[in-house]
Amino acid sequence: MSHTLEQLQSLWNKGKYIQVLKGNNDLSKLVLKTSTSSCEIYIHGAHITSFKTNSIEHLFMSEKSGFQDTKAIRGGVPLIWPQFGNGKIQTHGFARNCDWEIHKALVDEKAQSVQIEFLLRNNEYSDKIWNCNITSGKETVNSFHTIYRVTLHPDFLDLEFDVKNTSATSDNILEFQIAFHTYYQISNIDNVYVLGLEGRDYIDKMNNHKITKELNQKVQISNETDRVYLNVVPTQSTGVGKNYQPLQLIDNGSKTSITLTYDYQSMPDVVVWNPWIEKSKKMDDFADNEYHNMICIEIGTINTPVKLSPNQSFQTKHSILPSNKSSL
Ligand SMILES: O=P(O)(O)OC[C@H]1O[C@H](O)[C@H](O)[C@@H](O)[C@@H]1O
Repeated sequence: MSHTLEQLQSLWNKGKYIQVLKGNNDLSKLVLKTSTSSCEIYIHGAHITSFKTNSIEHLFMSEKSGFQDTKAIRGGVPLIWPQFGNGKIQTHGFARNCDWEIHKALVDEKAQSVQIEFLLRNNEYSDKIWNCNITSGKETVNSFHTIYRVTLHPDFLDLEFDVKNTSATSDNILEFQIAFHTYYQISNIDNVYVLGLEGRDYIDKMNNHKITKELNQKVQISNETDRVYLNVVPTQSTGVGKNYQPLQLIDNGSKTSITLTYDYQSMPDVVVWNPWIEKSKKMDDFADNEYHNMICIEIGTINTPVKLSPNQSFQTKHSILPSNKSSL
């Protein structure tokens, strides 16, 4: 059941911490605030469109994003589920195109954190497009219960995603991929590099899906890039102290860095994407020059899909930490 803006406000507004507002194109959005950070999330796609700490925006949003309720929003954190890329259903699945239900809202004044929980169950729409072949050869609908939990802390953001196979048919296996398709705001693509990928194999979508080994300690982008790095478990780096090298985005222009932590047992893959010149021109919801100011670093389970038997659950977590704090 969808609610009016007024109904959502009376259900979920929580003083200075949580406000439901009318967003672009009249779509409803939640604004979360702590003393030093803020975050905006559209109910359409449970799509995060802004994450700021100390008034600095960390997410890129395209000025051409249409904010249509039939299409994914361009920028921020699209939630990719249950399919990554092309396949049996629409590109990148349907989670980013559905209106999610707000399930819970929590303000923890002691921890100074604000949390919103979204819920998506199988519905008329998903039943129509996403089915599973069971052993009898018949097709049956995929039944699921997913929770997407976004927690804003004063200096970082936690994203948690839980899925349960709620089918009553014993051989109905729920098979899916998942990714947090985050667009980071950067000073200029020439100023940034990614750490933590050295030595990893990646599927190079720009070169016939060839498996290639990453030889660079600093991964820089200077042409169209579309790669799925595999099994990105943090490794010990060489040098004094031998620290584990986390996945990090370094921006030498703005003199900022963002550390990305994640549960690599449930989400071992990392996508690095920048459309560069030609692809940008082909995207109608992305301006020609915007590739200079964004990079997508997407944490997910892509290469080996998750398979859940009825009643089984999957849980995963990803944190975005401007500067070098880790919550995992
Ligand atoms: O245009 P979208 O459906 O949002 O996809 C945008 C991009 O997402 C990912 O990063 C894929 O690896 C790319 O191949 C794709 O072009």
